[in-house]
Amino acid sequence: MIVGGGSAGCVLANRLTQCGRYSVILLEAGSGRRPVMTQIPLGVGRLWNNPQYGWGYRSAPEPGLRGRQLELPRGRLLGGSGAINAMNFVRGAAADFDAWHALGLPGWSSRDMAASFRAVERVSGALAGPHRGDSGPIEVNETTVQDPLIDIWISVLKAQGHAYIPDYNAEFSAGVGRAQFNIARGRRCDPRSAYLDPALRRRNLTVLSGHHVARIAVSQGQASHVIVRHGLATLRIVARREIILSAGTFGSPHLLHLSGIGPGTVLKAAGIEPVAFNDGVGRNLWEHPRVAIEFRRPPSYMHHLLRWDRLVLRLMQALALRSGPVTWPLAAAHLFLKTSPERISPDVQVLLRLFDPSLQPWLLHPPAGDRWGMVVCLVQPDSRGRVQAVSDDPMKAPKITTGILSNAVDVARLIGACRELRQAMDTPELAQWTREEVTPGAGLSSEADWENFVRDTADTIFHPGGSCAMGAVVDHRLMVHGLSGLRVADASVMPLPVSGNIHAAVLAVAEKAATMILSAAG
Ligand SMILES: Cc1cc2nc3c(=O)[nH]c(=O)nc-3n(C[C@H](O)[C@H](O)[C@H](O)COP(=O)(O)OP(=O)(O)OC[C@H]3O[C@@H](n4cnc5c(N)ncnc54)[C@H](O)[C@@H]3O)c2cc1C
Repeated sequence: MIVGGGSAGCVLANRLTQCGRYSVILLEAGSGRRPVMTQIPLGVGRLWNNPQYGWGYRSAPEPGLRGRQLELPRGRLLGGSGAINAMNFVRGAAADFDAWHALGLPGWSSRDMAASFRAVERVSGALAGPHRGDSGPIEVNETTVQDPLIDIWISVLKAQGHAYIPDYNAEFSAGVGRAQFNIARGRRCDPRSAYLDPALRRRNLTVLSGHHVARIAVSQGQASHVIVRHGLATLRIVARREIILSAGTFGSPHLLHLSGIGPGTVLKAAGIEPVAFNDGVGRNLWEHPRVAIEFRRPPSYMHHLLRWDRLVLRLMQALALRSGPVTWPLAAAHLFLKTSPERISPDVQVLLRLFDPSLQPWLLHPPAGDRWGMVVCLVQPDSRGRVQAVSDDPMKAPKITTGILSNAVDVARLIGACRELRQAMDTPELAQWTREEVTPGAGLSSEADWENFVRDTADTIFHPGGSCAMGAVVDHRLMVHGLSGLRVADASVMPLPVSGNIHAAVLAVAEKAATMILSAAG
């Protein structure tokens, strides 16, 4: 039984039913529909805070952000967050997985993970090579966006000594490269379409959407069945062999708490009867903070595209011919930086954004201006947050504190990276693109100004992980400590951050989980 039909859940549902020897039931709280906006790359802008497709989480007041609260989008539909994300495909650094292995987790080194990444991906042409997968379900391609600024930005960085990385997913290191996306022939190539849909015909796979798992029942140390809300009905569904929890970084620890598995203090405060004490559940939440350095620019392709008549035409082109700017991703290039030379691998990722993300469709009155920006993300943060059930009511959202920038060292590293980038952009080649700095704003210079800017404007880049960490909550086979028949497999098990957009790593973790489960089953 798989709980949660998101990114990891879709991978597991496919792989565990492939050989035909095992039956799988997949339970998903959200909808089973596949709205057109989830299929067309430009649709992402309409998905993130849309209550139809999301959980609508909001953080608790954040201590590192002077009490500001953040929107925390999470997909609530088959395909999960992988159906609403921005499709950047970045594996991360070899050092990330070697650090997992060094925690005493056999089987999770970069060498071990390489096979799982290859199993996920399908690349061809210039990206093909011995390090990349050529026959996995997820097709990965380089950005198709056309804008003169992309080449100028890359060449300025190269001239300043940053290495050019032709494929950061084959060899990850500090440097700049063109961004890669899981977009195939103009459509989002996500876990739903690539893994789940092809498996739906199998008679050994049952998928129930609209089924919200309220609790996992454990008797004598064995997870046996789940209690499910489906409309007004409450159901009891028994797992014959094991339950795999893939409800995501917020959903999985919440469900463990609701099932009486977690720290005694949290369970007691929420009025939940304890079943198994496990102090790690909900702790160690990590997330990538980001801020943006932005400059005014002449209208970009997006400004042009968003005039309603053009948008309708281009949408028809995308639907009929799977081409044109509606099928382009939102980012164009990535720069990976180290904030100190001693670091083994980059701890900052910079995404080149070519347009103002707040632009809206228009008809007679074009938006006043446009801007380009560098989205600066700290991808190896030291700050940690937590997820806590606050009630025994499964429909009540957990308390989520991302903890971003609660560690002063993270603030200093983010400021350092922003300062370096701002200086790097002060060059004649970019003069006409950087005449007017919008954020943080030309007047800003002192350390205190920078700290105000970072703490007042930082947000997350929607990459939470670590809340059911391997080692603390589950073992290296992803089995929950002290219990039988209960595993967790999703972003929550990643004990330490991944140095980039984490979706590729989530898919690889799920591939690895499936391989382990099948080999243990014999
Ligand atoms: C807006 C956004 C943009 C992003 N952009 C990128 C990007 O460009 N590149 C990248 O690499 N990563 C990106 N990410 C992150 C990436 O998508 C996620 O890390 C990844 O999808 C997480 O996978 P998961 O399987 O852990 O969880 P999810 O995919 O969130 O799946 C969890 C599933 O469990 C279901 N569920 C939860 N609780 C229950 C319950 N009680 N009962 C039944 N079902 C339940 C949920 O509805 C959901 O379908 C983005 C994420 C978001 C939200």
